[in-house]
Amino acid sequence: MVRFAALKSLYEVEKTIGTGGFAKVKLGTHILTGEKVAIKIMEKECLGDDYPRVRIELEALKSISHHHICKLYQVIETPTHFFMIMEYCSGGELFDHIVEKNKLSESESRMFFRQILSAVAYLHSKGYVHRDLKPENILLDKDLNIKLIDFGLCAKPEGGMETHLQTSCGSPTYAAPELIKGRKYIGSEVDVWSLGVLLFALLCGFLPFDCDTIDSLYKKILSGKYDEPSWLSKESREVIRRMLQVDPSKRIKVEDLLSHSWMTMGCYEPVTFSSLHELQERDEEVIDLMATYYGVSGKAMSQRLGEWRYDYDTATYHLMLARKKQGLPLKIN
Ligand SMILES: CN(C)C[C@H]1CC[C@H](N2C(=O)N(C)Cc3cnc4ccc(-c5cc(Cl)c(O)c(Cl)c5)nc4c32)CC1
Repeated sequence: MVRFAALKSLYEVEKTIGTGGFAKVKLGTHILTGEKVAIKIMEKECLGDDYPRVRIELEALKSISHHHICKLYQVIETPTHFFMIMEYCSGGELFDHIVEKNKLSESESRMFFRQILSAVAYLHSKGYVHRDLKPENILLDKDLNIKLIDFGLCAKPEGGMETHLQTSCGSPTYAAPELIKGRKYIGSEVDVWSLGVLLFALLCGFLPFDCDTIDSLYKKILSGKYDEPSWLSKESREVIRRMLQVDPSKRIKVEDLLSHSWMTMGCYEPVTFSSLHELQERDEEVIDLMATYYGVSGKAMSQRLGEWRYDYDTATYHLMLARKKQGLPLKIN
């Protein structure tokens, strides 16, 4: 049953897969390809002062495209609603994956953390900071690849990545000392702190700073003191310590994390962050199929897609590409 006229004949809307503050996320099916999508639905009148966050997230997701960041396919705006049609992550939240395994092995943590680091380094290379990095905002696809989500708090500092930000945001548990002090901070440095908290949670199965009152939590974070479990390897302790430095100027930089010995243990290469999507050539086979379906020339279809309007054609192209990558038959029905 389709309750939203704007989605009619484009998507089938199915069950709610989650709610987050001012948004509801529903499972959907892209009718032309039969592929599953996640549809983030926001009612404008309920947004209130969260309205700017929606614009920020939309603009960010439209200008980034990385294999470890949840892909935005289509944006539909009506007088009353925003609809964001995105890549469906059927593996659920990384958080649940850690909980059900109690904690991850060092090598599994390394596999996930390298992917998260790649997504964050890519984001920073595009001039964005996430500012709300936490396990709940890291989803898994069906192959257990990570997908970073929720860019409602991200920022694109005007004067570039070196300018200071001021807004205090994100969840305190993962927030850097300078951020909870309300001081001016460098976005990339607060993301590195959150990455340190994240890696600690992956390896230990619990949080470095976790108290029952906000005040004691703040004091603990500002002290930068946390208990290192005795079974944590020397290398793991060292790399976490480099990220959880209270003084941001002493904190390791993302570019140094990429080639840190903990990342490359097990003869891995340093983490790279170039996007497989951006390196990918336009897929002529998919374009030709779409051109035939719409009865236009391949050139005209390619022209149209090149404008990245985030309309139904953008969604159809990306979903057909996803099917092709899975070796599924390319069909448009
Ligand atoms: C706790 N948050 C504030 C909201 C929560 C809503 C459900 C969602 N989800 C889940 O929780 N599954 C367990 C299933 C699931 C599957 N695919 C998804 C694909 C995209 C998103 C998504 C959601 C939001 Cl609010 C975004 O801004 C973006 Cl960029 C992406 N959420 C998905 C999603 C995870 C987040």
